[in-house]
Amino acid sequence: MTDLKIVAVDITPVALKDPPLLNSSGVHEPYALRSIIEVHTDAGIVGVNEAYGDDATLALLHQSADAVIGADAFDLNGIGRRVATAVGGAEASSPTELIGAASHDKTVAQAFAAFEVACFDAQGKATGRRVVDLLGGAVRERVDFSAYLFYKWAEHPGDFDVDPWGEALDPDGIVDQARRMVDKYGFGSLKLKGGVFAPEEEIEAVKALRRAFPDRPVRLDPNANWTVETSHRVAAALEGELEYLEDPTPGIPGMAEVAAKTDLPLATNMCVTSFADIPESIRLDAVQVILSDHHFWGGLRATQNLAALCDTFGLGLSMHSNTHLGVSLAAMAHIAASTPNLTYALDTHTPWKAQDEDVVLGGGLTFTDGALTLPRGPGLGVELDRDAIARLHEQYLTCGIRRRDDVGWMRRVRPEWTGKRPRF
Ligand SMILES: O=C([O-])[C@@H](O)[C@@H](O)[C@H](O)[C@@H](O)C(=O)[O-]
Ligand SMILES: [Mg+2]
Repeated sequence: MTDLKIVAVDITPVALKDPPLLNSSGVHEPYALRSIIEVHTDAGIVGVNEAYGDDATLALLHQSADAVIGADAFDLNGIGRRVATAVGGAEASSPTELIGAASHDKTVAQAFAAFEVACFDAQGKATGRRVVDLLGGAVRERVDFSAYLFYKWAEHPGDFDVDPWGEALDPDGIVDQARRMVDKYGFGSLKLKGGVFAPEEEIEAVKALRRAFPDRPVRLDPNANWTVETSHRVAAALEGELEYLEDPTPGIPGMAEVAAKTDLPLATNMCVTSFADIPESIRLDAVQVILSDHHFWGGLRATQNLAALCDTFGLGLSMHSNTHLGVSLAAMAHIAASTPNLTYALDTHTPWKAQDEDVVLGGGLTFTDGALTLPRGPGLGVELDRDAIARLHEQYLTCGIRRRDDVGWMRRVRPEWTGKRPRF
């Protein structure tokens, strides 16, 4: 038996153009930051992965990279110990407040995940097997994703490119956006990012979506921008209309108060974002669906552990997404394809990415009938496009953005903006 010894690690930050998507914090900046991780082995095999690309994440990844050199890419437990030691007592700031507060556990989980997925890719390339096979085998070959709808401006203030999606600031705009996304990708379910306008307007948008797409389940996610009282009111108005209501209000106790008075399942990627959050959430029956995310839950095996807990406690499992490239999309597809109870369509920001901006050869993976067919090749099944990485890295060097700051960008337009939640 031969080792697959890690001999070097490359971490390349990249910036991709991002449209002016609105959320409860503010507005997306004109560029979103990601990083590409390449784990080189003594066999000449290179495992790849994608992570957040803000300064805090990059520092964390560099700190951990030195520690994984010399490890066997098959020894994920050993790599986990090395990363935990390298991270020490550090607590990196969260790449965005929209995925909950930072914690030491999440910091270690985020650092480990970046290398774990790259090692799975290397293992797959070494054995000629797909990551899904290494995770226990595919329970599905096609993974459903949902249309991720955003209120948005037509363009970023200033001299930035106009994106092809145009403005969406009312129910008609949201329905038009949904129609274009469904026509183009065939998505079978719809998620509206709310918490932007008064709840009554967002209720109208959901109802308009339900009228326009009666067969498609709809989710609403105001990112904890409502008080408990407002959440009760909106939940009552949308009872029976939503597949789930995501993070109406901040915190596990608040979510529990909302859950106590509605039959709508409550989902979260804000208040239950690590294993440490699960006991209280179960005790208070605060959420009924957890949105997993391998980037901060600790990788692919940790996501399977989360899936087992959800199964045990009768919770649903879905999957969260921030702005990302094709490597993350492939990793999401592999974990979802290997997880029997990951049955909700996954979130993805893929449609918001400029068409020519991906680091995966061929411009990235895409959807047919709302689903992604698992790539066939070994590992994650994606090949990096060197020219694209160089271009997006150059964009990173010149864009001037080093951390995500939706609040700050909104302030350029509305100087009084604080992004403080809950606002309604
Ligand atoms: O991209 C956004 O604006 C989303 O709000 C994202 O940052 C959230 O983390 C996420 O998609 C969510 O479901 O809360
Ligand atoms: Mg959410």
